[in-house]
Amino acid sequence: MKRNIEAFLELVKERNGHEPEFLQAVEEVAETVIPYIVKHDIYYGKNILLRMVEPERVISFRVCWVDDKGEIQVNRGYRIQMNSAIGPYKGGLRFHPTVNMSILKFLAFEQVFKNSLTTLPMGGGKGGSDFDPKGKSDNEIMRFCHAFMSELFRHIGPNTDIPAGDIGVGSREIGFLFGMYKKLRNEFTGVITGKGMTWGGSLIRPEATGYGNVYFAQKMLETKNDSFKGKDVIVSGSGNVAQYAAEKVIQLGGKVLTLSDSSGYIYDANGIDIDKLAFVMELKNVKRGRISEYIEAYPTAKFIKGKTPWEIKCDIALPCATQNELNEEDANTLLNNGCICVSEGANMPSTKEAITAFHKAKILFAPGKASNAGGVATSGLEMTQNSLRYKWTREEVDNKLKDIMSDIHKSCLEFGKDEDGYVDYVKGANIAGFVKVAEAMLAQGIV
Ligand SMILES: NC(=O)C1=CN([C@@H]2O[C@H](COP(=O)(O)OP(=O)(O)OC[C@H]3O[C@@H](n4cnc5c(N)ncnc54)[C@H](O)[C@@H]3O)[C@@H](O)[C@H]2O)C=CC1
Ligand SMILES: O=C(O)CCC(=O)C(=O)O
Repeated sequence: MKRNIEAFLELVKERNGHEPEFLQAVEEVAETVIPYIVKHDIYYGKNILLRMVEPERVISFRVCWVDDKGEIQVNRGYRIQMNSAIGPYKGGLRFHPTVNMSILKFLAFEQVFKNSLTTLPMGGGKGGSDFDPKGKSDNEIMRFCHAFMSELFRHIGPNTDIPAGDIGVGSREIGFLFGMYKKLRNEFTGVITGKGMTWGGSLIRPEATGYGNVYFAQKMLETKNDSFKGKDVIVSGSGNVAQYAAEKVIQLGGKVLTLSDSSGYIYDANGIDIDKLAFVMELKNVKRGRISEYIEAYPTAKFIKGKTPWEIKCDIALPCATQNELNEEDANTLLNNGCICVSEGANMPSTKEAITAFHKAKILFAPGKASNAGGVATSGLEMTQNSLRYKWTREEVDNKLKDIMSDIHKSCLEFGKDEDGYVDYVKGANIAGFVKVAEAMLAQGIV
């Protein structure tokens, strides 16, 4: 078995040696899925995983735009159309200076498994640009988004590829992107999700990734007859996912102690309540300021510069910022401090070594492709409402989201339970995600 995995990874490394994040994501999947393939004749010998690591299509393009000083700027735009076996490509767009092929391929690969887990018919894709929205005016953001869409529009469509937001792409950017798509195509369709509520968006989509992560953690805690009530919770990030994860934790009776951004983290020993969270939402979504400004409004809190929040004692940790933000040392600190549950809101925030430490300690650990799937699932629900030309209530969408997170949890139990009863959610999510895509690929032949 070990040789099968090594031989496969060698081949993937030969072709993608310069893409460390992509290799990391593939390795995690291969280690759990290859043993399953070897035991099941219908998948064995068909090179299904080898086909799945190769994007169906990679689009790379130039994005030229003019900044407020009248200077011409040039960025790179991408869309990775990874796998369309079970539905049109679906996945977010990331605008961040670190964006490159390795980052987008790892995200697109994860998205294939995640979307399969949602129970909805969506393939996987991801895209973005090395454009940095930080410090840009609204007009600059608009000009960049319009320039980006003036090329992307020919590669996407409501039945082909449906982008959405991710880091650096929120409701403002989605609006500008949609506006240019509509103008160029002269059609009003559900081609992008995360739209505004007055023009085709779904209620609960803004909240869905963060809420979904907490619903998933709730399901994990229930397996131990436990809950969020009275728990100390640390959250990283302070963007879309972190904000709504924090909100749901507060609603369920937990105490949120931290939030962070790339400059450091804030620690509020009294807990970040709904009013303080409203301050953070205004700070991040409207003023676009830094998390350190929190201590100006709440001076009893502390700002710890240049660090991540994992050193704070907690019961539950929710990494909601970015990839590889939690390493082995952080994992050991969390474990030594008595943490019982880690549920990933971000994509691949824990390193491989950190996950090994969580598994060794047999705590509850959920990988992002399962626990943060509520965002894309609700995007799927937005697509359904767009197709129906209809709008569900907040409660209807929230109940569907809860059901989907519960179904994903069940799938992880089905495929992830070890002989001693411990649930390896990484194995469960990878195999459950794989099976559905593999069946579709087998049915559709070698294409
Ligand atoms: N928005 C969505 O619906 C979904 C997002 N995700 C993932 O959740 C994570 C957060 O995304 P969003 O909240 O949407 O983005 P966002 O742009 O709203 O917020 C990103 C957050 O991460 C922080 N961050 C970014 N780079 C960082 C770094 N190098 N060090 C520390 N902090 C850093 C930012 O300061 C910010 O707080 C990402 O991994 C994204 O891929 C996953 C599923 C869906
Ligand atoms: O809502 C979507 O389509 C994309 C969400 C996303 O990018 C993700 O799940 O990582």
